[in-house]
Amino acid sequence: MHGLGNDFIVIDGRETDPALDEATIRHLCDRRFGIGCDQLVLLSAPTLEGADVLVRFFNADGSESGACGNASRCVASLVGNNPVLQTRAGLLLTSQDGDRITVNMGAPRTGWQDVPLSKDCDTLHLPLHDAAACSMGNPHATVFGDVSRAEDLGPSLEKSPLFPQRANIGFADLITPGHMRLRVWERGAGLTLACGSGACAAVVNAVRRGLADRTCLVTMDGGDLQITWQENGDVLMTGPATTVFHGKLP
Ligand SMILES: N[C@H](CCC[C@H](N)C(=O)O)C(=O)O
Repeated sequence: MHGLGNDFIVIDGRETDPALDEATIRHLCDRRFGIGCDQLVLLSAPTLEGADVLVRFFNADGSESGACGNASRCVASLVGNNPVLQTRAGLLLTSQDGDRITVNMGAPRTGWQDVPLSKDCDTLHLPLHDAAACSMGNPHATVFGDVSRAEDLGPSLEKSPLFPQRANIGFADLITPGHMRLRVWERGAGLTLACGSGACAAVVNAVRRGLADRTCLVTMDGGDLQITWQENGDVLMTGPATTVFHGKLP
């Protein structure tokens, strides 16, 4: 499946509960020796009251993430009936209107220990390209200005010592307060065509900086997401989800 070209292997393990070690995940995600994807998504039976499915997200390098916005829309579409997703970031409510899926990604966390950072910093102005940082259940930093810098700055910033768990690095340019251009160098996956949690984090950081409206269209290389940071604190993300093919692992 994919969300605006951010692509996934989604394994429905609700009946079989396959044991996938890091090496297997890396192999499956490999675009030459495996199937190929940005992230692998594993579905299991839920363990929390009110949840319909437990969802875990793994980057192509095998690292696990607490959130993945584009994959969350894909899982909602695959499972159907507006499922509640149990993730490491919490219970995510979903809804579908035709081919548009909305995921409530929950509230951002903006404290330096929440991102997390390795030292006490103003998360609105990091001592690193003046980036702003927050967590959407996974760490994000947003650098405002030239989006073409993603390829050359992304790799070093992802692994900066300021981010003890590494970070996803968004490069954002506000076309208008209601329309953002964004490119994301993702932790554990590199430059992707779209990043859902990254779009949420970039809008939150831009609103905090007084640069964006609370409802903002985010245009990424793979397409557009509609993001709303609600007054109640939750961030809603709306966009498409596409199934490419169904397969069976040997
Ligand atoms: N690379 C991210 C996980 C995938 C996020 C992205 N694909 C999305 O749609 O949110 C991380 O390690 O936190």
